[in-house]
Amino acid sequence: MLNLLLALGILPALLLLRRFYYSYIMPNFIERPVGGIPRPPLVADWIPFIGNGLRMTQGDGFWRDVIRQYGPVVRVRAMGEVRTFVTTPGQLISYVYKNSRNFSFLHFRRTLHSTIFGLQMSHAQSDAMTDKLFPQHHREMQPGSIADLIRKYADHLEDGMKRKVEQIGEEGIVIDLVEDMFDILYEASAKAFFSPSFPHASFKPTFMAFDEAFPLLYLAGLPKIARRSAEKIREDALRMIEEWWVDISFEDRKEIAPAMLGMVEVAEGEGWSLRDVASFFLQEIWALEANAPYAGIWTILELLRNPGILARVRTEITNVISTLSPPTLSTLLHRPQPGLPGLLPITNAVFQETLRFHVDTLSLRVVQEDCVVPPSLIPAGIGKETGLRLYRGDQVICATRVPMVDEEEWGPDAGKWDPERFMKGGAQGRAMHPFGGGVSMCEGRHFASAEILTFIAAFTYLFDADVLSDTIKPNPQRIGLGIQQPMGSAKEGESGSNPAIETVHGMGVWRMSVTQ
Ligand code: HEM
Repeated sequence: MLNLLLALGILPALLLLRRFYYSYIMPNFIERPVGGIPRPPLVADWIPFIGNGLRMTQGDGFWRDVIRQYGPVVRVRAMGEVRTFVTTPGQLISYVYKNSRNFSFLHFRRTLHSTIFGLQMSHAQSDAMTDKLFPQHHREMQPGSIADLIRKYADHLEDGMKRKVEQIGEEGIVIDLVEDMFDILYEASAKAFFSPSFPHASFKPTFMAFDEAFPLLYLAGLPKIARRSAEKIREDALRMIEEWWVDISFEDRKEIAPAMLGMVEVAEGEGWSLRDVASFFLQEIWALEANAPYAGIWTILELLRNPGILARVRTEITNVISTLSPPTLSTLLHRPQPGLPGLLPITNAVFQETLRFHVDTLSLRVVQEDCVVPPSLIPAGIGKETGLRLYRGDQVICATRVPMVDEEEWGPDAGKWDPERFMKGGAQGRAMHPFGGGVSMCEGRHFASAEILTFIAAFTYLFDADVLSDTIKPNPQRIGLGIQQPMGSAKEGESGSNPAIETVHGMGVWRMSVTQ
């Protein structure tokens, strides 16, 4: 008993001491400012190893508190690592993106291929990656190179939508919107990138499991035992890809997206293993399916929650189609990507607002030489007068969501989805980095824009949906990986006397009907 009481007393005392050490002794004495220029302040924490890892899952509120207390550049301990976070204003993030020589992404780009997707580490570190593989992928995803990919995607999207129209019939059906829409986007994009021979349907559960395991694989510092289950899921995914790839026909191989095929050819030219080839497929599938489908789904969800805006989008789509030759949805879906935003300004405003409101990205960089973040970029808090010192080897993270929901930047309604701001030109010059920036800027952004704009057009033109139950919100556990993922809770008793809801066990339930 005495031992228990001692333990109960000693533990809080140790935690208090720890907090005092990190919040006061370390920053003030051990890390005394060199030349009067301090390091970014360390955000206090209580829990060993985890640090602020749990508080960070509180979302936007965490960053608001931290900025108010410490300023816009801080060091945060989370899951065993201390990293420097750059938040508001947007110019601070641009400063990091623009100085790619001193804030390097290459270290992460190489190692993530290995720690997350399973490429052999020595290959990830080889010159073939920087000299051949990265540049060719970049080239093949540029607007001038993806017209054929978009055409294939539009064909498959049309097929998927047609099948949905038939399934809904004249009666209408009750569906889980997130699940149904994900399937359409996932299938159309996977077939466009990997040819219809890719076993997209049987791969989907493994993909979903891999995507869920992604944050564990990302945390390379975790003990091996904590990563084991995630590595097992990756193993399953790689094996399935290998089984498909060894038997692919010559014709189907020719149908693979050039950006993807280029990576395979580099691996084959270097004599790398089948496992390495599969790791590139896994990386591409994840890049393709972990973000864009959810951007499409959020946009539709927000439109259904805002019927006035949905009506404007529908009118725009119908009017534009009537000017095309032939005046069909198909013609619109096959329009070249660069022209789409200009052709569909309201639909594009809706998409941009979804990007602003639903993207949560953390861009990673490593400092190459000691440097000082200039005081002119630090509007408040520690470092406002002096600037802040960063050391070679420091890991810097651009928290791009923070300025995108900042009230000083976007006004008091920054926490609300409202595409009007993009229609009135109110977004001009405001901080927006939904696709990251600088050297790590999303290479799939041109394809993703076409994919999502055409999906919104097809959905709003073809379908109507009445909300029966909507508990969907962003999953707070998933931070920093791009588009927020939707989650919901089928609350006890929510179905009430509505038997339609009981038949569908999704996050949100809609009665869908066909408009055309
Ligand atoms: C709305 C959909 C999408 C969003 C919001 C998005 C967002 C992002 C972001 C924020 C990054 C940079 C991460 C960082 O700075 O560390 C990124 C990188 C990347 N994205 Fe996307 N992405 C989307 C769709 C796609 C699609 C459809 C592809 C197609 C394959 C793709 C391929 C890539 C690739 C290859 C990179 C890595 C670039 C590099 O390592 O330099 N993305 N994406």
